[in-house]
Amino acid sequence: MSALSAAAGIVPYIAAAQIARILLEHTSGAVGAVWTWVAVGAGGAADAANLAVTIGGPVITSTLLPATVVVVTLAVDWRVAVLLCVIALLAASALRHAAKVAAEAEVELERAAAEVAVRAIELGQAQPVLRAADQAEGTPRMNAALEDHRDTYRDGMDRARRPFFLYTAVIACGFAAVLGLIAWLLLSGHAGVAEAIALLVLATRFLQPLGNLIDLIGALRAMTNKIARIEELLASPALPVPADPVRRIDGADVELSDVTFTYPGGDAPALRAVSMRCPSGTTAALVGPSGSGKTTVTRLVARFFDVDAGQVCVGGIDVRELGPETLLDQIAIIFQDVYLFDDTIENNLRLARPEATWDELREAARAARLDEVIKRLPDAWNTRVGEAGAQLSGGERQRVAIARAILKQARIVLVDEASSALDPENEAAITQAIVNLGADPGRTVIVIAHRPATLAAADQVVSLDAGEVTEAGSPDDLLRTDGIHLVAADTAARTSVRPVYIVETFARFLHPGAFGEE
Ligand SMILES: Nc1ncnc2c1ncn2[C@@H]1O[C@H](COP(=O)(O)OP(=O)(O)OP(=O)(O)O)[C@@H](O)[C@H]1O
Repeated sequence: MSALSAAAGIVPYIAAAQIARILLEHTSGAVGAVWTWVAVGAGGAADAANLAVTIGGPVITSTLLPATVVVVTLAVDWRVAVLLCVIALLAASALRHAAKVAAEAEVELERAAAEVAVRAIELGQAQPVLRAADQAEGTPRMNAALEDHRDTYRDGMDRARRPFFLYTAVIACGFAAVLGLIAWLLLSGHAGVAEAIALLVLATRFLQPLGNLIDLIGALRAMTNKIARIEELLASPALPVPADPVRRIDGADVELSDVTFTYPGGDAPALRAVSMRCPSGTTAALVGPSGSGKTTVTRLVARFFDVDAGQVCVGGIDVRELGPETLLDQIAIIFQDVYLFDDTIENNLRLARPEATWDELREAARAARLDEVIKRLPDAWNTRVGEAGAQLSGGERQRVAIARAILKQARIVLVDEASSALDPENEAAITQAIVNLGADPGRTVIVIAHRPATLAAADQVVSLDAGEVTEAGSPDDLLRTDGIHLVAADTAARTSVRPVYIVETFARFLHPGAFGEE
C-alpha cells in the first residue's frame, strides 16, 4: 500500500474522531453528571448536577470523548477497542480510589491550613507583646505549634497526591499496551498501515483527555468540599420566627427571668437561673471572672441564641415573640475589638445611619468623645482610618463604635468595654462616652465592665460567677459587701493592676471625701 493511499485511508477515521469530539464538546447535562459521579466518587447526585453546570464542559470532553473514540475504534479493530475499555475501567477505578483518599486527606489538610493561618495571624497580632519580650519571631510554644501544623499540612499534601501517581501509571501502562497491540496487529498482518495509524490517532485521542481528568478531579473535589461546607452552614437550624411577630417595642427595659442556657454542644450551662432587671434609661455593669457568663447575657439579649429555660424580655416582650429586625433595630452592640472599614471616619459613622445630618453626626461624635480624636486627624472627618481601622488606637476605635450606637438611636446598647491597657486619656474618654450613652432616659446600657470608673458610673452592678448571679446592687451596695473583691479580682486580672489599687480606685470614685478629695 502506497503512503498516499495509507494517508487517504485514515482520513475517514480522523474525520469521524473530529466529528465525535465536536459533538461531545457541545453536549451538556445528564451524561456529564453521570461521569462526574464516577470521577467524584462519593460526591452525591445533587453535587454532581451542580458541578456539571459549572465545570461540566471539560468533564464531558474528558470522559465522553474517550467513550466515543472506543465506539469508533470498534469499527476499525475490536481488539484495540476492548483494550481501551479495560484501560478506561482501570482508570475509573484508580480515579475513584484517588478521589476518596484525596477527600479524606483534604479534610485534614484544610484543618491544618486553617490552624496555620490562625497561628500566623496570632504571630502578627502579638508582635507588640513579642517585641517587648524580645521574642519577635514568636515564643517557642507558638513556633512549635506552627511547625506541628506545617508538618500536618505537608503530610496531608503528600497523602492527597500519592493516589494520583497510581492513576498516571495506569494511563501510561495503558498507552504502552495499546502501542504494543497496534504493533502486533501491523506486524502480524491483522491491520494495514492506514488502520494502524488511525488506531494510533484514536488511542491518543482516547488517552489524552483521560490524563486531563487528573486536573479536573482536583477542581471537582475542591468544589464538592466547598459545597459540603456551605450546605453544612445552611443546614444549621435558624432560630424560630414567630408566625405573627411583634413589630414594635415601646420600652427599653431589659429583663432576664430565671434564665438557664447551655451552648449547642456545650457540656455545662453557661448561665443558670440568672435573673436581672435593667430599667429603661439605666446602665447595668456586668462583672465576674473569665467564663462567668457576662458575654452570654449580652448574646441572649440580642437573641443570638434562645434560652433553654426562663425568659429574656425587651420592653416587656419576650425576645422570641419579636420580629428579628424589630429587635436588632433597637440594639447596638459594641465589641471589644471594633472593626472599621478602610474608609473615612465620616463613612464609618454613617454606616449606622446613612441619612444622618451633619448636626447628628457631630452630636454623636461629641457624646462619644470622638470629636477630640477627629480634630487631631490630618483630614478631620475625611481621614481614612486604614485597613480594619489600623490608624486609630483600640480605645479610639471603640469611641467610633459608641458614636455609631448613638447615631443609630439604638435604645439598648450592649458594650464589651475594651479590656486592654488604655492610656489615661482614652480610658477617661471611653468611660465618659459610656456614661453619655446611658444619659439618654430612653436608652438602656448593659456594659461588661473592666474598669472601676465604669463600675462606679453604673446604676447597678451585676456580679456573675460560674453562670450564676452572685451579687447585684448599686455600686455603693457592692462596695459594702464582699462583691467588691470579686470585681477587683476580675478587673485586676484583665488590666494587670494590683487588686488593692482597684479597690482603692473604686472606693475613691464612690467616696472621694474619705480620701480627702472633696
Ligand atoms: N460559642 C460557645 N460555645 C460553647 N461554649 C461557649 C461559647 N461561648 C462561651 N462558652 C462557654 O460559656 C461560658 C460563659 O462564657 P462567656 O463568654 O459568657 O464568659 P465571659 O464571662 O464573658 O468570659 P470572658 O470575660 O472571658 O469573655 C464559658 O464556660 C465558655 O466556655
